Amino acid sequence: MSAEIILKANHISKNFGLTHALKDISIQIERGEIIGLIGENGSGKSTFSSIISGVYPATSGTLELKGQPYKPSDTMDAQRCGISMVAQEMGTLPGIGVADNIFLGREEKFTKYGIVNRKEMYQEAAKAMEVVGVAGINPADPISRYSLEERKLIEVVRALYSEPEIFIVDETTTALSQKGRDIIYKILRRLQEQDKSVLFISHDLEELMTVCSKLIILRDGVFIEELEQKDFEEERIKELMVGRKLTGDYYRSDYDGNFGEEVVLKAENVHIKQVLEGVSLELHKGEILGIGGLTDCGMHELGRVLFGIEKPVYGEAVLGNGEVIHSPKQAIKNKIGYVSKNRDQEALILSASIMDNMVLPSLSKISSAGLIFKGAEKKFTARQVDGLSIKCREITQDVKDLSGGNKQKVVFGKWLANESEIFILDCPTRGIDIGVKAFMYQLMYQLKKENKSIIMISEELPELIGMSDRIMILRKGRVQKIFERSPKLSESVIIKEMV
Ligand SMILES: Nc1ncnc2c1ncn2[C@@H]1O[C@H](COP(=O)(O)OP(=O)(O)OP(=O)(O)O)[C@@H](O)[C@H]1O
Repeated sequence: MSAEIILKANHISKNFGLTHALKDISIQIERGEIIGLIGENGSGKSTFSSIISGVYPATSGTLELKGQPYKPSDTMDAQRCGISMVAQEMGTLPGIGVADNIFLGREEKFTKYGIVNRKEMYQEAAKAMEVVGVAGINPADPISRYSLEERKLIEVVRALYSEPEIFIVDETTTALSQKGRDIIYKILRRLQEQDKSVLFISHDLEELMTVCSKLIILRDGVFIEELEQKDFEEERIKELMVGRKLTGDYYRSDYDGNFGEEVVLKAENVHIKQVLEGVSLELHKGEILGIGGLTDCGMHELGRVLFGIEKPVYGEAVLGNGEVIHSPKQAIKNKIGYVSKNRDQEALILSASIMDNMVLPSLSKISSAGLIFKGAEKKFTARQVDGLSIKCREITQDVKDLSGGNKQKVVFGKWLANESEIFILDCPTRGIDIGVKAFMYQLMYQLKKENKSIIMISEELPELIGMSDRIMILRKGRVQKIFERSPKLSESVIIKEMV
């Protein structure tokens, strides 16, 4: 006997103006299932999960929850009905505390005569975090005190607080370290044991194949296939996703690890309180230098120091010409591009268009005597949009309306367009589908061959091994080891140095 169908989506379509994000999607979710939703960037995964979690309604089609018509008016309504989501984009509110974020919209629970009982709220928040397995966060702290990863976990706590019957995790694990991912996997297993259901969105095929009991593949807003666990097969899934056989190497195939002698960027004895303790590095012309470690090893902060966003208490980042980097403006002037892990807050102006975002670092190139020519701007942007296959309606469209992976391409595009010589890439393939990932790797290799230099900070060991000339492993804020490129380099050898 098959399990009870908890949610049924019937012929769901969604249009955003002229964009047909979903076309006639019919899907059902049974109790106790962990369904992986997979598809290329812009295939409609977030749109579908947003509709069932009450972010916006479908243009047409109907939903049924436990056999009853279901039409959530907003996310709170969906939560009351038993569906909650951890969205792909950053969902905590800055400027308020951890507990306030967890109980956003539910403050009345702690309010009597108009006064919020904060003590009770903090106690309840601590309990909620403990249940989920999140440690080391003080509910009374401002949310800004915590890292992207910790804020993501706070979102997870918030979503689980309503004890949902369907829990949706949209592209969350890529923002997390292995420790954070393990927390999520544990939660998913527990929900399944409790006969709850999960809709899990990720671009990590290995992760999906391990975690999910079923996979649903979308392409260009259309339902393509539903696969049971016994039919999971990597090549077939990839083919279904992109609609063609993927050929060619994923990573670069050379192992000579060649790069120039000239040092283009240095970190000298960089200290950041409680984060980095005297880190030095040298990046050479034509080198891809991978930096890895556990998420709190200091690698993300090191990237920020090298781009001039964060000032070390001691030590400095220095260009090949001896100039000390003290601001992003100066870094950009010296042809450094930076892809932040925290895409939506640090790398993009969400309420501006693709074109405005793209031309920002390159304004001097497309202006003359202080005048910016619209035609030049358009041509300039169109070239990048085309080259990177950015899925958009028009280049004047706001960046906030793009799918996650396409936003990432805009970030990449703006630094390519600026003809950067040095790229500091912090988790550059976060949220990017396999087709685009392969393209990004090719692009990085091409940049290397053009004698550009790249620092790739990553939590994904396969991409560090696959792409780097050297890999620097940080541990507890110090350089633990530097590995040379080699076909013999294995993940297990590197992990030993990380922990
Ligand atoms: N608010 C919006 N306004 C206009 N277009 C939108 C909006 N939200 C999504 N879209 C468009 O709908 C399509 C589907 O986007 P969606 O975010 O659902 O894709 P996705 O499969 O989740 O992609 P990714 O893997 O990159 O996150 C894209 O073309 C996107 O640009």
